[in-house]
Amino acid sequence: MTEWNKRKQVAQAKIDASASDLNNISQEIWSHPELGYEEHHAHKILTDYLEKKGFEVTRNYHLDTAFKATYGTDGGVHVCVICEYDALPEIGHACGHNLIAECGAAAGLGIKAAMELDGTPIGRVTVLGTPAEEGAGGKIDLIKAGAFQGMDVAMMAHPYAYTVPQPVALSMLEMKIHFTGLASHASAVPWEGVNALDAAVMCYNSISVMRQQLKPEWRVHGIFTNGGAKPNIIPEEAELFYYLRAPTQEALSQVKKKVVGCAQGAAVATGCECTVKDLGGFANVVTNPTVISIYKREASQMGVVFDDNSGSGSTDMGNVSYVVPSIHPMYDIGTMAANHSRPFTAAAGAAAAQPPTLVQAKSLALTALEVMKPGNEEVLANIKKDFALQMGGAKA
Ligand SMILES: NCCCC[C@H](NC(=O)CCCN)C(=O)O
Repeated sequence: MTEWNKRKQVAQAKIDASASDLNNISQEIWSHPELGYEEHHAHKILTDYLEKKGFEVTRNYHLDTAFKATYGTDGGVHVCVICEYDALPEIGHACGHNLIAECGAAAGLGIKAAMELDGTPIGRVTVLGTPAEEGAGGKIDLIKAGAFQGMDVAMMAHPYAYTVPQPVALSMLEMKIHFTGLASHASAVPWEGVNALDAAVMCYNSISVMRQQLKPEWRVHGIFTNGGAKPNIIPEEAELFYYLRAPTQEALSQVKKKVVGCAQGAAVATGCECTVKDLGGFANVVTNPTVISIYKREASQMGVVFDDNSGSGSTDMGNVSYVVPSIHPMYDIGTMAANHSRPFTAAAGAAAAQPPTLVQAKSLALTALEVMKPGNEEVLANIKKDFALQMGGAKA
């Protein structure tokens, strides 16, 4: 057996030997769901654990509930494995971020064990704890703070109903559409009022009709966040909150133009004022072809079979993929339930999710070790070449 294959075995064995600890971490996070930027419990148990396992830990890293746990030396390849751990309001860990946290910590442990095999670490592994993927996107804050500087590759794996190495993750924009009308008594003198709720309903309906003309991969979905105060007051304020999505930033700006048109049309029709507030969003994920081909080979060798299905949500990992060569595979946790549903919450906490999560952690760890392997410098050069080519044609 080559020395490097021995290291790969050590990584896998370390993950297997830590299975019980890792399951406890996942269960602890799952049973204490915390919203984005408030993940204090998850932050504590992950940082305490990684510190105990010999990582140099920085708690509250640029954000209250972010962390950096790092091991190794500078000058070699620097691999980042990412943890997420925020939950959704009301439905808990319905996106399985407890498993993303487990998978990131597990991959980090495996990589570290392999690196320290003969006492001389080669390169660096960082487990990065990133808050609020379901919120404003903690990775975006961390990018702005320079947390990804000097990293060569970033990776994570996301629970799902299928196993997809390179899922579509769309560019996304959050938008608030606010209508202002004029209040009046809705029974005594309704003709004196200007109805902001009617404008919002017309806008909502126009967007729904417009959907027929959207490309299949484009998405527009929203809710009413204000529909007036009382039935006998003509609503003077109404508000819609929308997410707009498309595979690229260019396509997203076309979607935005159409939605703004619907809002302006509703304003004209009702005599309301309309303001459209762009709240920012996430970039699409740009998967690095060299890294994903290594990942696919390593995962296949462990018996992973890939599905044809592709998700089309969005993630702040997209923003990371514009600053560091990245992968964001998704994997089957033994359910057909949709993410963001109550059955998916149950699946993310079930024992059946454990084996596939550990297989993903091993696949990430072995992928990282292939990139770090002395003599494999051409691999890193190819990763960088891909990245430069991809970024030449893309804008975050
Ligand atoms: N600020 C809201 C962000 C919503 C992100 C959310 N992410 C996911 O569901 C994860 C899917 C991974 N691709 C979404 O609505 O897409």
